Amino acid sequence: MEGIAKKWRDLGCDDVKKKLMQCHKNGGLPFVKIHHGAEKFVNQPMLLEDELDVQFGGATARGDNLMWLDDMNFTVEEHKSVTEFFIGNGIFYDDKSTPTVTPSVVPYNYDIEVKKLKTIAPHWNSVTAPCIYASVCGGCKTQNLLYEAQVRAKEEQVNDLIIHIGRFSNDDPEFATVMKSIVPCDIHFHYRNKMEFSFCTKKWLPRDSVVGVQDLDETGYALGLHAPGFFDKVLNIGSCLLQNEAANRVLAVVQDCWRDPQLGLSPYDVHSHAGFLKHLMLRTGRDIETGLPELMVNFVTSSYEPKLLKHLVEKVSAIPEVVSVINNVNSSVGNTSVGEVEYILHGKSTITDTLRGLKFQISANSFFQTNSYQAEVLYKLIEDFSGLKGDGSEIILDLFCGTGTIGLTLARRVKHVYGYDVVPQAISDACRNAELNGIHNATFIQGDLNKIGDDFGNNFPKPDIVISGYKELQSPLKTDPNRPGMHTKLIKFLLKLRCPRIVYVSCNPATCARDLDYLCHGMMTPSLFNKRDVVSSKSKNEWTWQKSGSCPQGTTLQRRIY
Ligand SMILES: C[S@@+](CC[C@H](N)C(=O)[O-])C[C@H]1O[C@@H](n2cnc3c(N)ncnc32)[C@H](O)[C@@H]1O
Repeated sequence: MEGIAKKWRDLGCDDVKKKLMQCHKNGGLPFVKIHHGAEKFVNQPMLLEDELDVQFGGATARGDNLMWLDDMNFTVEEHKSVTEFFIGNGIFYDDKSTPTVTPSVVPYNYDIEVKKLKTIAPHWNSVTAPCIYASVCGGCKTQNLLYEAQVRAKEEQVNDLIIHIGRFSNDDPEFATVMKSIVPCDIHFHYRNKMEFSFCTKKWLPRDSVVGVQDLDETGYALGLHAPGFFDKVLNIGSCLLQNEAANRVLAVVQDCWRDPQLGLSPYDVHSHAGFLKHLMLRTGRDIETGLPELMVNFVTSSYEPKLLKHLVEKVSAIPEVVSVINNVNSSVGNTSVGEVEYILHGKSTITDTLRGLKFQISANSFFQTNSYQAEVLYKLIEDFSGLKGDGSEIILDLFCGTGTIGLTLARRVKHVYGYDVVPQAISDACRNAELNGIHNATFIQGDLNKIGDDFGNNFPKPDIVISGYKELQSPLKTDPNRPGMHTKLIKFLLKLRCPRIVYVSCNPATCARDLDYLCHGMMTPSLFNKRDVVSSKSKNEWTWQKSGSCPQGTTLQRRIY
């Protein structure tokens, strides 16, 4: 990787242009237009209008595409959907000829963003996307890629990040033995138990109209998912293949009436900050007794106006599966779905679900794995990786515990679980969930793990196993926006702790790889990697990592540089 960066840095502007034109002349691949980013390494945006041929080189963890400039062994990143970049010639995902993939995040900054002009030939792994919105919706990026190819791409991403950001060596014979294969998900659609749709004043009108969808509405308003790359444009959608049938019925009912002028409802405008309706969040759980789906409908609004919502509430609560209608009021200019105040407009304040034999109550804003089916698989892996003795002697520290699911599913086999999370609602859910399941050896504490002091660790005995399920917060509570991943204070705490086993569960392999670099090098060697496909079609990996072995006393952190 160093070589590639150097190659570009050493080239003058003219050389770069000459090289790119050379690529263009070679022909046979799709045209792309470089629109920005090139200046990062040539110091001036001299490539803005150039057209050149590229080969598709892979996908990043975010689902962005990596393009390969023919003959140059150089990858560029594209923030558009994979579906638009399938090309022929056997380069993409081909084991032998896949070029080096550039990580999309620090520390390498030699990506170019490109815009596709046309596709010459579809990739052999392309399939017809089952969802009619797939090619224009920002929700799913890889639906028209064969599932097995999606899985392979995710595996490549993780391996690549572990090597380049985590600074692990694939020359190390141990590396191949510790990297485990991805565990695919058997269910590819209707699996998502939480969807957040946005109301918007600016409907996204894709260049190509969506086949089979007739849009008769003239208000220009939309309720749906954001267009790829736009925070202020929303694709109006009638149903979503990721959520279940009952949730789609709720969406249809809301779509049917929210624009009615007689209701006086207006979508929130992210520019002028005027308007009322911000988001429609749908969460699905299961009735503990019957196992049937139960739904929470959460209207996120800019102010508290229950009269304005009355008609919508009546309509959605008539759907038998809807057991809870909530109103989160978020009066800030930020467009997140977490409100400062929450009101119950119908039914209960929580929904329930089951996981590894335990019952969980979930409130509107607390975290619960979005794929309940695959969460069972993940939690089984976490238990296996924890390597519990099972004699009830061990202490577990469950960092970023959310509603307490991981710690509680392990609690019966250990002495005590201590869980930390910053969201007060998550902590109260966790305490309630412990009670609901008759678990008395779990303590949940609210606190910001980005702001721990030197005394962190004084409140609990030295843990035998640390579970870390980190995800940066997308809410006003987000505390360290410039540094996603674990805070260095926490990493330092973990290094000092010298806990024999850490299970790091992450949905961001890039930040996880970086944290593993900090946590591992100079201390212990990783003993097992496992990647688990948790959200198929949404280009995300959830993967767990375990390290074991004892830490040599007095060892300080050293980073291996390759
Ligand atoms: C991906 S969720 C994982 C929850 C849980 N481990 C699970 O698997 O269900 C990440 C959690 O990290 C919490 N979180 C994010 N930033 C935090 C911080 N700075 N301090 C403490 N908790 C934080 C969020 O509230 C959220 O519950």
